[in-house]
Amino acid sequence: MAEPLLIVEGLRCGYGEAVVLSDVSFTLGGGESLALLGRNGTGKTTLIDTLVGTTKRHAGSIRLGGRDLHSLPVHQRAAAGIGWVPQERNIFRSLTVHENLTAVARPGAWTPARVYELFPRLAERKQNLGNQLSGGEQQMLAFGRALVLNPRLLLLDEPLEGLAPLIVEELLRAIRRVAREEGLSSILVEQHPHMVLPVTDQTIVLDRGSIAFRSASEPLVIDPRPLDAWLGVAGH
Ligand SMILES: Nc1ncnc2c1ncn2[C@@H]1O[C@H](COP(=O)(O)OP(=O)(O)OP(=O)(O)O)[C@@H](O)[C@H]1O
Repeated sequence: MAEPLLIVEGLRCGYGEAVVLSDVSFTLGGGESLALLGRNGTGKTTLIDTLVGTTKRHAGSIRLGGRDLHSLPVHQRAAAGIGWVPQERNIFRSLTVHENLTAVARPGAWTPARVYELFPRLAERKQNLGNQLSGGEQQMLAFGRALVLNPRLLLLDEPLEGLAPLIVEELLRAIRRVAREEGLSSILVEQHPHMVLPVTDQTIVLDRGSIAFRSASEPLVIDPRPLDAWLGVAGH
């Protein structure tokens, strides 16, 4: 049987000497998407940042597409296929939308033209500067920038946070298309499970730096109660 696309084993990491995540292990198959849930401060961003390579790793391994990534610096992990949309939406604010996309594009299925098709709003604002965009448009652009890098694994850290309901719907449609229809393997960090369960295959919940719960996403769409203990009923 083929090896899963991503294999994370015994990961122990944090910032400086402070250990935030202890003994985190999971796998993700090619074309699968994962919802990474958990209350505030449980280590979701730390896990994403550890895959990207910006935290301190004390132990454990990260393997993507048969290649060990855990000892590589950030830029080599990106070249190996890690695409990242950080919480703070890293776009070039002084470049136009179009320049943002063309400056980083790498050969592959995702081109700036396909990003415009995914987000017609960005096509309309092609010549606007990054700093002239709304928060939602900036998130779309950050997402588009990660796509044109043509990653093997896309990491989205709370992409829906603080956005208006209509924009959230537009982004969820795009995430569904990219993750489910196009089969780009993705990890999606969220605090509200009802948003992301329907667009993911697997779910992991972090609590105090460990995986407290894991399940296929589909049964949780029908009955999210198993999540209550970790997220609280307010999460539904
Ligand atoms: N740069 C940092 N230096 C030291 N500690 C940090 C740093 N970033 C986060 N932490 C600590 O790591 C723990 C986990 O934080 P993390 O941001 O990973 O949680 P999270 O689940 O993503 O939370 P949120 O949903 O609020 O974004 C917290 O206790 C936090 O204080």
